[in-house]
Amino acid sequence: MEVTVGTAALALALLLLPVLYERSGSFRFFCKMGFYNGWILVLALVAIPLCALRGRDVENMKIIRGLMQHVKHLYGIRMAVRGAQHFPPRQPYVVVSNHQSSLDLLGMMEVLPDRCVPIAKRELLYMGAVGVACWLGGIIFIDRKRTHDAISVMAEAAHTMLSQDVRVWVFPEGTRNHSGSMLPFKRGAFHLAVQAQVPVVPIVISSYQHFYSKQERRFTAGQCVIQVLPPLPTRGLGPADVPALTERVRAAMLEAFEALSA
Ligand SMILES: CCCCCCCCCCCCCC(=O)SCCNC(=O)CCNC(=O)[C@H](O)C(C)(C)COP(=O)(O)OP(=O)(O)OC[C@H]1O[C@@H](n2cnc3c(N)ncnc32)[C@H](O)[C@@H]1OP(=O)(O)O
Ligand SMILES: CCCCCCCC/C=C\CCCCCCCC(=O)OC[C@@H](O)COP(=O)(O)O
Repeated sequence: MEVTVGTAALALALLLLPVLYERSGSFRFFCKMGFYNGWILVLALVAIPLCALRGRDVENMKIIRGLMQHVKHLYGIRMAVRGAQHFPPRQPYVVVSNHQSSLDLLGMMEVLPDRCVPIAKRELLYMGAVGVACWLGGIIFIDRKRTHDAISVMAEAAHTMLSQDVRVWVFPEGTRNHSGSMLPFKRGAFHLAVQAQVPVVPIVISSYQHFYSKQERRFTAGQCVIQVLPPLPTRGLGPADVPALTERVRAAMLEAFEALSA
């Protein structure tokens, strides 16, 4: 008897889920974000054996990128890329882009150049299969609580960029920023570019506000623009020039962000 009541309650709850999904924006938001994380976890499980054939290698980012590119379609997100001609064709550079949410991964995978690895917080390494896939892809991990260590990892990255022809993608805001604008930029990416004497390529992803908002728990289909801005050279610049370079890049990106998001 108890089993029957339990089963009936479960069946009723399952029947109500689609109704709840239809009626409640918040519930829909959590389902969609939960699926996003879960699906990335599944994709990581697929990526691991494929990437393991090469071992830890930046070429594996092609596999990760290939596996991730359909995800935008699952969510009805359309992405238009503008200014792709600005990517310097055959040389290392540092990409800097704004960071609104974990959805930025979709934009990143849309335009990620060959042999380009993101710099990520160390915590990602502990996310099970996702961490393993990131490690196999050659993603560079930094410990944000240890400035000195983070800076030495970045200095090593400057060498790797030149010796192994690698490009690096940094979110200079240093954290996700749902505010609808851009946080002040940390200078690590710009020190990196100056140390390696390679250009900075700014990329701006337009605001998600009209289809995605964490605060309002809203997540619908929508579109965004990914704008690649003209690269800024750093040849001849030294550490003293980093603050001005940082501010110049941020101003250009903020202007583009506001224009794209208007
Ligand atoms: C299929 C499976 C798929 C899986 C998904 C795969 C994709 C995953 C994608 C994941 C994407 C995940 C995305 C993510 O996880 S985003 C989060 C992690 N990323 C970042 O934090 C990057 C941006 N941060 C920085 O650049 C910071 O500056 C760092 C981290 C370097 C230090 O930050 P911290 O807060 O500790 O210190 P500070 O910024 O106050 O700096 C202190 C001083 O040091 C100076 N300084 C800085 N750097 C250098 C340098 N190199 N050489 C010499 N000096 C340097 C600096 O100018 C300042 O001096 P001053 O100017 O005040 O005098
Ligand atoms: C054994 C442990 C198992 C844990 C399993 C966890 C499963 C999680 C599965 C998938 C997670 C997908 C994560 C996608 C990566 C998101 C990248 C991202 O956007 O990171 C945030 C970082 O930029 C800034 O971090 P904060 O805003 O400072 O925070």
